[in-house]
Amino acid sequence: MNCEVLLLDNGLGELFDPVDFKELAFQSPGWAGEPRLDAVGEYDGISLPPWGDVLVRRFRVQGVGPVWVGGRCETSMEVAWALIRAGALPSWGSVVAVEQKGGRGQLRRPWVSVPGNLHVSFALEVPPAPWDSLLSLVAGYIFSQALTELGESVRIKWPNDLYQHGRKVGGILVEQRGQDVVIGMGLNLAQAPGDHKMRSEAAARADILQLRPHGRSPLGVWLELVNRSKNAYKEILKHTSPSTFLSLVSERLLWLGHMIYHRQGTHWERARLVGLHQDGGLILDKNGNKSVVYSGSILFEQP
Ligand SMILES: O=C(O)CCCC[C@@H]1SC[C@@H]2NC(=O)N[C@@H]21
Repeated sequence: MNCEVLLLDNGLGELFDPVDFKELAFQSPGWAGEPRLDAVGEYDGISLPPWGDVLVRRFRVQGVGPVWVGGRCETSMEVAWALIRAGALPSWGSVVAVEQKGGRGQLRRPWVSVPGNLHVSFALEVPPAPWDSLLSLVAGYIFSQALTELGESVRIKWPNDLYQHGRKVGGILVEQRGQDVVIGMGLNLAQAPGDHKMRSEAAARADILQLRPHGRSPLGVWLELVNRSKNAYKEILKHTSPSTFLSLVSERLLWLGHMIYHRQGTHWERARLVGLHQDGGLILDKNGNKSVVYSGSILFEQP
């Protein structure tokens, strides 16, 4: 499938800085491996209220688009929402930011966002019931599957953290406004926060994702993922029953059958992770009493 990559040459006002790819290749080893940066591309001006004439370099590549690529922003989530309002981000259209000053994670945590890691947000429409309430799980599943195809097995920590070899290598954030959804994903391709930082926030240990082959740029990785993930998404919604889908997720679910800690605010309790409820909640067993939780985080080590 052919798609358009739009490299921002003069930015989107205060929202999204332009990007000088030649300079970036020097600063960030991850971006230096991006072959598309050497191509001249086609210069074009797009009239996009409220930003006026937006100057871009266009490339046609294999993938799903359009993919807007810019330098620094507060968060790619807000860039995606603004492009949706401007009518410039259809379903599966995406925003790749080199760097985020205010990257946001789940539970209002910050998301450390440095050049070389992937920071992407893409648009979707709210899927029909019952998939609407399973969307967080669907997002985690399609990307864990696509990433596994590109490297070693990537598993899911409920609801959609991405883990490789027992460490967090990526996170997903789902935001909904009316009938529109923006899904953000961060992948540690070049750097991961150190243990001391992660332990104080979430007791999760982070690491850099291992991919085959190494050395692809964040944009290159996204173009590999978006095609696979869109196909998997369509397949699940059209041809898979919710119960089959939940069994597929369970096969990739971290710590299934193990004793874990469930933390809700400052309160935490120890329970066995038994499985997934039909509405996407997590079934926990505490001394023979089963309950379903829908929020909070789960930890393997004592908080
Ligand atoms: O806490 C988590 O695990 C979710 C992290 C989601 C981070 C991504 S990076 C791209 C997008 N922009 C953001 O500000 N957040 C998401």
